[in-house]
Amino acid sequence: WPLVGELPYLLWNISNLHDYATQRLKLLGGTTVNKSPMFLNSCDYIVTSDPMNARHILIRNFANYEKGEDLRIIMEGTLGEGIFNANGESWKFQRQLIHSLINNKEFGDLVMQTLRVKMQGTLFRVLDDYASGKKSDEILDMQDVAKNLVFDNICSLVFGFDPCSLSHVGSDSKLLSSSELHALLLGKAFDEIEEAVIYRHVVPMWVWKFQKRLQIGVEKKVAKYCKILDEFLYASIEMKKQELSTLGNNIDNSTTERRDLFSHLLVGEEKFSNKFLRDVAISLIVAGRDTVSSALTWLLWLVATHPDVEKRVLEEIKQVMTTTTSSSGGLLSEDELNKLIFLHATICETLRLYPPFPIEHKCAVEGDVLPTGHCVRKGTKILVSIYSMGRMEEIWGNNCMEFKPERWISEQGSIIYVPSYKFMAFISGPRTCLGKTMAFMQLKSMASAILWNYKLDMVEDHVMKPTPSMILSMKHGLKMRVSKRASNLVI
Ligand code: HEM
Repeated sequence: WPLVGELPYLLWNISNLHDYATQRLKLLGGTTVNKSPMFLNSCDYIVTSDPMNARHILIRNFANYEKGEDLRIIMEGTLGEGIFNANGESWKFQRQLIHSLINNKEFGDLVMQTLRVKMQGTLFRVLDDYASGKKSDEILDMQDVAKNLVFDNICSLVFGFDPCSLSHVGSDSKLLSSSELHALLLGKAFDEIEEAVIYRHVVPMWVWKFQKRLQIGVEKKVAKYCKILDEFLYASIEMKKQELSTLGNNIDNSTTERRDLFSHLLVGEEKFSNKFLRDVAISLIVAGRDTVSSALTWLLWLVATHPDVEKRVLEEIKQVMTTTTSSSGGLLSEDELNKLIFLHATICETLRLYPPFPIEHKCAVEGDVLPTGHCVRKGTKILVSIYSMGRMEEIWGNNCMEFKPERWISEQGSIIYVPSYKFMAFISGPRTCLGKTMAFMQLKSMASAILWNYKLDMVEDHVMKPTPSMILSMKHGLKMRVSKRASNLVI
């Protein structure tokens, strides 16, 4: 299409964007050069799922591929100037800061302790209500459960308070107070904004900017939900500041009050602007909420639809479980979680087929030639399709479309190492995910607790479809029936 480039195809396939890209990449050898509409005066863009190109862009010639000005504009007013779209010195500073905050034993312990309390206190109660028939509706959306569980958890870690959104999942909205409704609305605000980010990637910039100016279509929703999020974020920052100023000189390093991330940030030497703190907070919440809940949702679906995998996961949990653990509702200790090799493989296999971040957006600083021979001009946008990379026969073999956790386990029974430029769920190179270890521990803990205590069955005829969003979630949720497993589980 000489005038409008690929736009009609993209819009036509927007609800199925990642599968559409995968089919094209398979057909065209793993890399496509796409023409931008002529009247937009914008550069061509390249989409690739070739691991050699991925290695070149993300590791070998890292300095030449930035997030780019376009992404900064796309994120304006949404994710702001947080780490996900920062470049140069700003990115280095934020990476160092977040690394120092989250990659230490004290924070790791807090993550696991907060999660255990939340699962015991709220998650089990919500699931029990459905399993026992206490709720009038017997079908539960497990995607909602995962999102709200992880959202409450990440807010506790970032700000030190729990918005309690999980408690209201599945409740009749007419019976909720305004603050309870607000807690649920926050999650919706994140979802809507993440969908809008993909929309802004697909339609020409002038289109969404025009909609934004007139406050129509998707952009009207963006403005509404950004306002909700901003009010929440700025209020949480203010509350934290007041709490710390009340504590004044009595802040003791060993008290729990100081252990959430913002307490560390705000009592440090450096003074940050509220806008900077807002951008750090939203990045941490997106990084921590959406990725982990997306992975957990896809995992629960895949396990429920593969009874052989479910059986092996349960057998493994039973093997590592001690008497103390079984009496504490099946919540495994860190040592026990580390022994769950098959569950680890199941998580890797889920992330291969359904990576929470399905695409990585880059922009060339200078002209270059990719290992596949494709010429890159200065300013060319490059989309590395992580989703498609997980479905390439050249990387994963003929059975690449099948869910087979055992492909990750060696004959010796350990996890097979796959280089990060082939298994890209956590990205590769200097911008590798900072929360990978934390994510695996959280996922193992939540998945083992849920699967051990409850049997989840898919609702018949439920349509499974990804949402076109920067995070891979399920368009129609994950509707399941919940029943309780016998405590002395016999597999
Ligand atoms: C299954 C869970 C997770 C997956 C699949 C995942 C994946 C990723 C990916 C693909 C990126 C690169 C994004 C980009 O450049 O646009 C990333 C970056 C990042 N992740 Fe994760 N992530 C997960 C969990 C977490 C958690 C729990 C945290 C901690 C709060 C976290 C913190 C970060 C940070 C701070 C970055 C930015 C790194 C940088 O740009 O230098 N992630 N993650």
